[in-house]
Amino acid sequence: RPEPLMNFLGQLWRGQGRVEAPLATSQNGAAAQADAAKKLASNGQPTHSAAGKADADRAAMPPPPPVIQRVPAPDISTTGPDEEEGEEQTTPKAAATEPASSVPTFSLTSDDQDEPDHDDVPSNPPMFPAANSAQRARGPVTGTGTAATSTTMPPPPPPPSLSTPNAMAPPPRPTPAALSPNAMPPKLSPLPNRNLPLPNRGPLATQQQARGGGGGGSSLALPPTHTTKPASKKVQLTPGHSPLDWARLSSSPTSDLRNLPASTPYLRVTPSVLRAMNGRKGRDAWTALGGRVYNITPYVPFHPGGAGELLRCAGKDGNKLFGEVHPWVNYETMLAACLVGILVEEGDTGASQMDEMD
Ligand code: HEM
Repeated sequence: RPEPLMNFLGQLWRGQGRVEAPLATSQNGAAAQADAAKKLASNGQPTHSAAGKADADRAAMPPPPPVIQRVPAPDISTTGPDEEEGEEQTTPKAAATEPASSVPTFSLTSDDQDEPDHDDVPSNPPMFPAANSAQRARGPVTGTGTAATSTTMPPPPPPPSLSTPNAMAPPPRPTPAALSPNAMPPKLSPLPNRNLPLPNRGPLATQQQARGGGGGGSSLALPPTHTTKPASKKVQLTPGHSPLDWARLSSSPTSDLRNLPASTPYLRVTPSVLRAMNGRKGRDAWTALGGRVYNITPYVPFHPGGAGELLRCAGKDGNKLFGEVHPWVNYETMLAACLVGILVEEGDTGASQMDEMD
């Protein structure tokens, strides 16, 4: 029905509706607006039109609250004073993407006077928190106001340094003893059965007294052992006089180690004759070992203990000295080619033979 609508529009156009209809934001009360709406409805205008319904809803709403004039917060952002000036900002906003006008410059020089102010700290959020916190920890190196930072910024998170367990550092390695299956076992007790309880042997002094007194008793302790090996008295043999050289020489059939006329039988050597063969005055050195007399003169340069030690037994019975030093040495085999004869009692016929030798 276009006619009533045209009338309504015509009223609006002529300004009549401004007064009567609640289209404008008049200062009338809600009751006047409601009356105007009723009047429009009585004129046959559709009450459910968009404009009319919006006006009715607006009229039913309470007046809007007054606009609160907010006081701008102190600007702690990094934006310069020329940026977004005049805009209302209620929350401090850090503009990391905007190049700050006062970017702090870090210098290692001690005379750096570029002390970053309060606004510089949040303007450069640390891209690398670890490095930044490390710089803050160093403090005087960069000349930054660390004190101001600590008062305005929350404490920095712990840097992912190597000391933290969550860092990239490898986990602590177990001890080699726990890893190695071939690890040496703990030193065991020298006792035969270490599971047995140790007997109560009393104080150490008492043990020593009992052991030294010969009474001994029932001590399970091991007997004292001579673990200290005496120093070797071997000498440096001259070339060609090794034990192997001696073995080769003594086993040779062409060697005459007795230093006696060829085909001389074994002699009967009396102690007096043995004493005469002491290796002095151009004589050979004889010694008696096990009742046999050996000419040890050819063996002197081959003796590992040296010539001096060997010649200590020259012209006499050498059993005592030999047995004190190396009773394990098989002299019978070593000196077989040096055998002169047998040691006999004094007054035996062998004396005459010695006289003949002289
Ligand atoms: C008479 C016959 C002797 C023979 C055949 C003989 C032979 C030997 C041999 C084979 C060794 C080497 C032993 C080894 O390597 O274990 C040796 C070492 C030695 N001998 Fe004789 N020896 C004789 C007499 C003597 C005598 C009478 C003395 C001393 C009084 C003596 C003093 C030594 C000494 C000090 C060593 C070095 C031991 C060492 O430090 O290892 N030897 N002798």
